[in-house]
Amino acid sequence: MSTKEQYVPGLDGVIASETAISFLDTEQEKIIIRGHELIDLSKQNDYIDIVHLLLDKKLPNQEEKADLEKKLTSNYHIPSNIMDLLALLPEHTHPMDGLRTGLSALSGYDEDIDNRSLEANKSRAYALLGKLPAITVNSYRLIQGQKAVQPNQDLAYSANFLYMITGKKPENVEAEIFDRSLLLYSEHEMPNSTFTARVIASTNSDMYGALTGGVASLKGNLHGGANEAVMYMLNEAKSEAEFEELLHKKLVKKEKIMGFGHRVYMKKMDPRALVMKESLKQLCDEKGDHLLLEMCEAGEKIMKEEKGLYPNLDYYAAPVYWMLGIPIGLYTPIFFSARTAGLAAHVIEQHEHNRLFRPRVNYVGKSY
Ligand SMILES: CC(=O)SCCNC(=O)CCNC(=O)[C@H](O)C(C)(C)COP(=O)(O)OP(=O)(O)OC[C@H]1O[C@@H](n2cnc3c(N)ncnc32)[C@H](O)[C@@H]1OP(=O)(O)O
Ligand SMILES: O=C([O-])CC(=O)C(=O)O
Repeated sequence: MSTKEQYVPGLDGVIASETAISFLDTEQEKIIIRGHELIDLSKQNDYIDIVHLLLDKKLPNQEEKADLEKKLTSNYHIPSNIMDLLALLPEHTHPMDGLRTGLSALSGYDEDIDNRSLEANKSRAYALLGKLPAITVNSYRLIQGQKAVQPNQDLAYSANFLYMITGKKPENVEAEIFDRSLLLYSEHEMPNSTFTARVIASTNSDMYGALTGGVASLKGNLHGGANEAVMYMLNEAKSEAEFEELLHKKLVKKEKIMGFGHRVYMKKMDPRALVMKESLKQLCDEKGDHLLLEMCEAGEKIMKEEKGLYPNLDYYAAPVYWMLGIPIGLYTPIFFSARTAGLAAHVIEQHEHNRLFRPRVNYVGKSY
């Protein structure tokens, strides 16, 4: 067979890896994480449970869960040099680039960096999960010339993350919904960022490098950057009618509508989007303001009718984050912080069953 026949643009549908971590079963419309269904997990479990499932391959009992949460919270400290570095970044730096810089700089503090053992990689993953919320929030704050915030050890992991973002202790419902968003973002089989991280890890490179590449991948608006783009688009309109008009104009100009479509689900709703839509409704009911939900539903209807396209998770995560009072620039860094659990699991799996990624090309250059 010639290489030309094998070429699939964008590697659409190509199997890139064997994995025991997760699988999008499109026939049964299920997102499987280590044998469990993600949507069921989102109703019964929290983010810490999923971190345990991803890194320790099973859901935790109470003691294991408390132990894991302690491992993360005991890693909250960020070296002062890294905070100084973040404060030096120019003010137009995107928080994803601040996060990428801070994450990359952490590698120098790992004295055991050449150790690729399971134990060393897992303790690295716990350290990253502990530190990334503070790096995320503080890169945003320091770049803007604001004071750094310190984690609150008395709060649970996700509640502390939200507390550092908004500066106030979240209500239970807010903490629950934010935690649910982290859970839904935690792992999703082989998106571009996971592929990037695995490709980097396959050279025997370390977890910091693999995840730093993952941040760069996730920043793009065809991937994680879409959640921010959705919110900027929603904010362009002040009413349902204005939003409908905006979408129609964009469609006439053949613009892509952020938050719609998906390489794997393209003609079906991302099951995670449905859960986030329910959370948006819950928040709208709580706050007695249904405008964003009504706008999003109107957009969903137009995209289904005009393009046969359905929302992905980013479409409903954006208005949820807005209603939680989160600055737009933090939406994609939050997605990455949550995805750190999944990415770390993939780097560990790649290191354990490694073969270097090195594909070939179809040469279409000058004849020779
Ligand atoms: C959590 C996540 O990361 S989910 C993804 C978040 N990204 C987005 O929401 C960005 C908007 N969506 C998209 O750009 C795409 O749907 C992607 C990148 C997610 C998937 O893309 P691909 O599988 O490569 O499909 P591709 O971009 O080739 O689209 C196929 C067709 O559907 C159209 N299409 C796909 N998504 C959209 C969209 N959001 N708005 C309008 N048209 C779209 C394309 O224009 C194309 O039409 P054509 O065949 O007439 O040219
Ligand atoms: O699976 C993908 O390609 C993108 C996505 O939804 C995710 O990373 O959560």
